[in-house]
Amino acid sequence: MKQYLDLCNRIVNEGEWVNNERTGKRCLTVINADLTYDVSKGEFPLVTTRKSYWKSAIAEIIGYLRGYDNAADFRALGTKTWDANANENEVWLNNPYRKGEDDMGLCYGAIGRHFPKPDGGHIDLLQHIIEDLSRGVDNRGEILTFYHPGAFHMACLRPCMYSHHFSLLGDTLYLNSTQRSCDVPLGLNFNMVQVYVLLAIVAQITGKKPGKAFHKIVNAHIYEDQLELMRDVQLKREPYPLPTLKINPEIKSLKDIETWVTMDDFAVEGYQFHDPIAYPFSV
Ligand SMILES: Nc1nc(=O)c2c([nH]1)NC[C@@H]1CN(c3ccc(C(=O)N[C@@H](CCC(=O)O)C(=O)O)cc3)CN21
Ligand SMILES: O=c1ccn([C@H]2C[C@H](O)[C@@H](COP(=O)(O)O)O2)c(=O)[nH]1
Repeated sequence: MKQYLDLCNRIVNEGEWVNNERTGKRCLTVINADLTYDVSKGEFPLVTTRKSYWKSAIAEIIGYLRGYDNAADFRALGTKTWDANANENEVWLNNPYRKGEDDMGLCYGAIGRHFPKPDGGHIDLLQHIIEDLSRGVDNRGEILTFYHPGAFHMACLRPCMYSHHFSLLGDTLYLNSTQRSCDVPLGLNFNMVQVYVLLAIVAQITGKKPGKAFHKIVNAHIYEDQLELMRDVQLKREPYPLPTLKINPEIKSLKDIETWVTMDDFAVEGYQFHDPIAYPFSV
């Protein structure tokens, strides 16, 4: 929690204003932040200085692992977070590749589970990683990437947290996740939870011990219409101790994640939080 608040304070105190063409808004911005979550110690990084919707965050990452490319599938899993990008952005609505209501196009899991090969066909990056790690193999390139510049014109948004690199040291699994762009009041609440859950669940299904997850953020920003709420409300609050996350131990394979897992297979214990803050969202 301290890492999160330090980053928020750093943006408020040292950030520079940058005009963002895509949203038409200004963002108070800093470059580079490195957050670490010790999954072995159960340091679940859930924001406590406002109510944080952790089920929604976990639904997003499970949807990416399933290769979803449609906001309706995300809704069925438990999150509405892709509705606006799929259905309200003018540029995407006019994109000839958009396949209709709720389509998100070629982004996130639609790329990572189906990465196009220049010589034809596709690779399921996640399946390969799970197979390797389960056999105790780390080929120093166990990278789940969602980043395919050749597909950007066919997607509603470029992936923000775009790379997840897994590593083994003995029986301990590590994760380095990289994020190119971060909406700190809204997106980062979710992204911290997602990095933690990704390491915890991949360790669980590959039979490894979870170690640390390292979360690198490049462009970290607060939109102009979010600044007052962050500076004058959220940052005035005292954080509570971190809660813990429990994952159903019956989840044992990628197939389980793909077929029957729901948000009821996750529970957060001891979550104390301050009142919700409704931050404005930029489409
Ligand atoms: N501007 C922007 N910020 C983001 O964080 C973001 C995007 N766009 N587009 C793609 C995804 C969608 N994500 C989102 C979208 C909405 C919320 C949101 O509205 N959160 C509210 C309510 C969540 C709920 O009720 O489930 C929050 O208070 O956290 C969070 C993350 C993260 N991403
Ligand atoms: O997981 C996510 C997804 C998106 N965001 C934020 C970061 C930016 O504010 C927008 C994306 O805009 P770009 O113009 O494509 O950078 O969404 C996030 O924080 N976390």
